[in-house]
Amino acid sequence: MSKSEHILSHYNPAVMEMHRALKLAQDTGASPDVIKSIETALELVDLREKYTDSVTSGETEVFHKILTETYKHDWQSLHSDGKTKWNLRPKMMTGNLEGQFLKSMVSIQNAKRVLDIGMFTGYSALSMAEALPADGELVTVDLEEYLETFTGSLLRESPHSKKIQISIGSPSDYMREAVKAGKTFDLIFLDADKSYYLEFFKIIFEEGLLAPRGTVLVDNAFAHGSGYKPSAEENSTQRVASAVEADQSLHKVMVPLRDGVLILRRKTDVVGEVPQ
Ligand SMILES: C[S@@+](CC[C@H](N)C(=O)[O-])C[C@H]1O[C@@H](n2cnc3c(N)ncnc32)[C@H](O)[C@@H]1O
Repeated sequence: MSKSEHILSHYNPAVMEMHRALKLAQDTGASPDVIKSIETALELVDLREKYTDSVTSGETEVFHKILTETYKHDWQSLHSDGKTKWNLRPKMMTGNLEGQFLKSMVSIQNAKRVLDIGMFTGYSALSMAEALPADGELVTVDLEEYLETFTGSLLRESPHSKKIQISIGSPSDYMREAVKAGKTFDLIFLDADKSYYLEFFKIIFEEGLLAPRGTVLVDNAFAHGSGYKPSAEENSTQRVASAVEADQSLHKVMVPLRDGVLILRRKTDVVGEVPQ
């Protein structure tokens, strides 16, 4: 599987809406100019994605294996047979663009210790581990016991796996134990169940899990549109966004990459000093 086959546009509800508009225009006999204009808009989205993909560095060989093995695995049956709690799907993988972004962030941060919450088949974990120094450490946490062996054997294909530790269980428990042991992380990537994020933020920012000058990255910050689409009831994505918005101690950047990546840092680490 090539890097571009793990496509990204399905994450954008505006693109889905454009596809619907095209079908509607065709079915209702709209003017050829209208149809052409919608087709051009969709082509531009596609071209932008291909361009982004072609300019971005490609992944190392082991990621092709992670992509291929993840796509050919029968996750549906595993779930139906009760072997996984979550209905895991290949589209959950971060993929090359986001993987390279994460790798850059680890490198820019000069991180030595990274925490990856939501391992799945290890794409984000390995992307970040590849940027760590030889004495660096990445802990990846997931609640699915099934993944310990499956992902463990995929990751061991890379020499960088020597820096990776897999922890199966509750991320909050892992985080609290780490705080108790005086362990901190320079970079924390959250890519799991959002209903726990407010609890994670408390441990990360208030209980001291995040190292001084550390960075938190929150994946799926758009939640396929449910973060910004008006809705009668506040969902977990909006609850996380409201809490983040209200927190004046944080510097925040919403990066519209794939399904949205929110960068959180302590404001005191970001705001520069005025020369005397
Ligand atoms: C979106 S996938 C992570 C994708 C991964 N970062 C990658 O790059 O392939 C979410 C993962 O989080 C795990 N998960 C969901 N809820 C969780 C929770 N409450 N605690 C720990 N892991 C959880 C799922 O088992 C799944 O593997």
